[in-house]
Amino acid sequence: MHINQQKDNLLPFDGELYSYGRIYTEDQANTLLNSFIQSIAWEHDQVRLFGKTHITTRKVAWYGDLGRSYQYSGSVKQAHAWTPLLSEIKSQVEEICQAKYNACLLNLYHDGNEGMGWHADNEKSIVAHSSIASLSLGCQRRFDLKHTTSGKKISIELENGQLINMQGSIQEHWKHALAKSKKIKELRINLTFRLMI
Ligand SMILES: O=C(O)CCC(=O)C(=O)O
Ligand SMILES: [Fe+2]
Repeated sequence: MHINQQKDNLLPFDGELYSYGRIYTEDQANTLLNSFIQSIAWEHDQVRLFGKTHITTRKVAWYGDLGRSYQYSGSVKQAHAWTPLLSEIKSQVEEICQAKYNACLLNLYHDGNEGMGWHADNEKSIVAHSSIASLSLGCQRRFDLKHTTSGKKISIELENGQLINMQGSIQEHWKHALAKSKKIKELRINLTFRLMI
């Protein structure tokens, strides 16, 4: 594991966003990607928008401490127990971000036709201002942030093996999205480690 100790806040105001760069080599990241593709209990997500339930083409899975369920996007999700591999990655991410997590949401984007719309991870079930660590595996994708009142925008490219950390008041003042792109034909997996109430 390689850790870039760069700890500059990438946000100009109203919250914190850190990038630790690529914490795994290309080979390590590809190995992780392949084992997660095969071993995670992927399912299509259900998202409630304006009172209607939509089934996403993007796939998701929740893992966490046993016996937990989470309110997310208008429905209740039951967490699977940590796998040994996920548990190991969680410990490494905790060490790097100097934070504790009890849940992980995994997202699988088959290609650039799948993304995630503007949102903030500000649900009541998430401990306010806690760290949300996001690990990217696979194809590089653009991550956008938009300040809710000023409209200021920031974009960062998330590379294979890259770790970022959102914390502090970011979720109150900024929304984020994973941009779609017709040009992208490859798969990406994202893991967000969270601290739930
Ligand atoms: O895939 C990503 O990088 C973003 C995921 C995300 O924002 C989320 O799971 O809440
Ligand atoms: Fe998010």
